[in-house]
Amino acid sequence: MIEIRNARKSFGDHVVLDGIDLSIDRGDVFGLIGVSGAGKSTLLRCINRLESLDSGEIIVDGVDIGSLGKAELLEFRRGIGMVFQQFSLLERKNVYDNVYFPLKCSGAKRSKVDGRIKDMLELVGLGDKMKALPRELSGGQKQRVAIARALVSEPSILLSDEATSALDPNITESVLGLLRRINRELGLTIVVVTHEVSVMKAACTRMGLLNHGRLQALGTSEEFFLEHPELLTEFTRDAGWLPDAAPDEALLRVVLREGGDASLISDLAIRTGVRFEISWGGFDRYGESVAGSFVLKAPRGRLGEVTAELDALGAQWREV
Ligand SMILES: Nc1ncnc2c1ncn2[C@@H]1O[C@H](COP(=O)(O)OP(=O)(O)OP(=O)(O)O)[C@@H](O)[C@H]1O
Repeated sequence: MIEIRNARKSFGDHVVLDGIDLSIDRGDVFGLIGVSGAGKSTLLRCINRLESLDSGEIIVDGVDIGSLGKAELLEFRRGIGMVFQQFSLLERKNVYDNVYFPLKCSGAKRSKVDGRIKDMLELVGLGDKMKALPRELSGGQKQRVAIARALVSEPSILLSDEATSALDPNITESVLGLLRRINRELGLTIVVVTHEVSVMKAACTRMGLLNHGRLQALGTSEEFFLEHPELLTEFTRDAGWLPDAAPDEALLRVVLREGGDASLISDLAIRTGVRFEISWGGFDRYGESVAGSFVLKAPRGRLGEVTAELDALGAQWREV
């Protein structure tokens, strides 16, 4: 539904997007990740044409957004909600009026949209705060008002730029839960720029790693964390960490999933008679599922036999 083709953008001589090809499916929660300055926010802003590309195309639901005239662009933007890190609420207006504001701007009568505003405030858990002013709310509550305001126009896409980075971890957790729920209940496509590991693990169905304006890697969040954690050392120091291995030892990274392969490592040990050292690893929650990757030390002399058994057990593994 969002198709980005050979997107290029420079500010002066500085190339910020250097030929991005990417497609984001309907209903994805897509995480744009990368070091500071990689071009994440610029790409996000290009998706609703707050910035325009120098060349390339962004096609949303079959429409090349670069070709839209002024009126069409306004109409297109109505279908896209945006949440920034700064909540930018209207301080003198209460919660209800903040959420009503975008509808009012597009000419909707209060009486016509009253039910929708109240439903949206219920959905974000602020049904009892409609009369409160922004200064009477916590950071997480303000963020939820911003989300309600972005969603009240019933967009098909939500763009979120570091929206949870100012929140404490517990609140981040509830905002993420909310986004996941909205994603499921409303079938919304969400594109989120983030540096936060909790957001990547809990919310993102797929992620793209940007590096100097190029798409360096693309995959599910499980593929990043469990199979290629070395790509994430920028965000979590431990991600790509490996123990030392002697020349006669090999390190194998094995992925375990809740339910399926709980006894995989003991099965492997029984079948091969090798006493493995589990040198590193742990389980974590990815959206609704639990999975982990574990680094095993195996004698190099037995590697062929061990990896053949891993294949026979249907394990997901690689030597690291
Ligand atoms: N309007 C602008 N004019 C000039 N340079 C800009 C403009 N917007 C962004 N840049 C530059 O483009 C580069 C990419 O910026 P962008 O905000 O897209 O990166 P980012 O990956 O989102 O970084 P961060 O994680 O720090 O927000 C940066 O070097 C930035 O200074």
